[in-house]
Amino acid sequence: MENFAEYDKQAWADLYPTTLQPIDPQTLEHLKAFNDQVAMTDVQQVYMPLIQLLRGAFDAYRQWQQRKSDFLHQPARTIPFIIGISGSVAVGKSTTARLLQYLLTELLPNRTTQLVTTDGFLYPTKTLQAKGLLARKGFPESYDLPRLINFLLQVKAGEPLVKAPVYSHQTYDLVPDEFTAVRQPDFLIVEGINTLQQPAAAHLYVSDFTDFAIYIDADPKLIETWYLNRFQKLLQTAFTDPNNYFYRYTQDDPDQALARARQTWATVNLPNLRDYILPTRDRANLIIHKGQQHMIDRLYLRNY
Ligand SMILES: Nc1ncnc2c1ncn2[C@@H]1O[C@H](COP(=O)(O)OP(=O)(O)O)[C@@H](O)[C@H]1O
Ligand SMILES: CC(C)(COP(=O)(O)O)[C@@H](O)C(=O)NCCC(=O)O
Repeated sequence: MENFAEYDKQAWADLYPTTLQPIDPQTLEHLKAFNDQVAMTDVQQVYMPLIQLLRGAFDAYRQWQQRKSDFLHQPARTIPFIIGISGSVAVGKSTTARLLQYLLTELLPNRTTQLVTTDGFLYPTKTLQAKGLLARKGFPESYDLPRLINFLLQVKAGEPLVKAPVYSHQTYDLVPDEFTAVRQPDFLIVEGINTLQQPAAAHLYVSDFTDFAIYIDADPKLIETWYLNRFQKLLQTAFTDPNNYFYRYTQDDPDQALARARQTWATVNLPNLRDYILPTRDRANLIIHKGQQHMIDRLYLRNY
């Protein structure tokens, strides 16, 4: 990571010292993803400086949009500033995405922020089955990349309403006929494991549309424990619903169910991390590194 400046958490916090606490513990608890952890101190020490940095990037972006419109003798348009959030399955991308959405909305009351996740652009289970890709879920070929690129093209074209498909972890499939309506927000957060990938067959990548990219990083061994831990908690909660895709696991012996989760990690999510997600890390503008208990310990800001 020679192209990055490394900051431990305190050094990062010192870049933008603040006593402002823009979120209360209950709201933070509500925002965080199932089984994730985020400390109130991290909001102040990590996220407040990050918001400040994003504000700077956003202002520069808007200025550039204005200059370009002036040069082209065109009226100025409001084109969303896209923040990409990438990293392994179970690393905690969704918590960071939701917290950023909350903080941007709270701290920039004149700006709108929306969030979409790229799992909505996975092929539906029926198609994955037909293509023999069910065991490759999350790998580049399991996403309808042209659909995702087309979505981003429309957003960046300044379309007033663009629809993003929605994925359900409950059914483990796309939700038919359900969409998130993206209405020209000032900030659009796009969260998903593939936001920094550059598949060989594509001529446009998700990263061509992102104005600031964040990668959440941690030791794969730790992420595995978070994945298994979350699975064990889900066994006691969401999976007990007979309509849940994983309901059958609750009917197994718990050790057997855990062994299956270990196998999914070893054969699907870990190879995906190693071969397709981790190699994209150095394309991020900012890497947020986590240690034990999901605690952020270091940040890496790309130099150029
Ligand atoms: N099988 C599942 N059932 C219910 N919720 C899930 C399941 N798997 C993941 N989630 C939730 O979906 C979200 C995305 O998870 P994931 O894609 O692993 O990314 P991350 O952990 O990096 O946010 C998280 O909020 C997670 O808690
Ligand atoms: C849907 C996912 C690919 C994650 O997508 P993401 O939103 O993180 O881009 C992942 O949660 C998943 O289903 N992985 C397949 C293996 C498993 O069941 O864990």
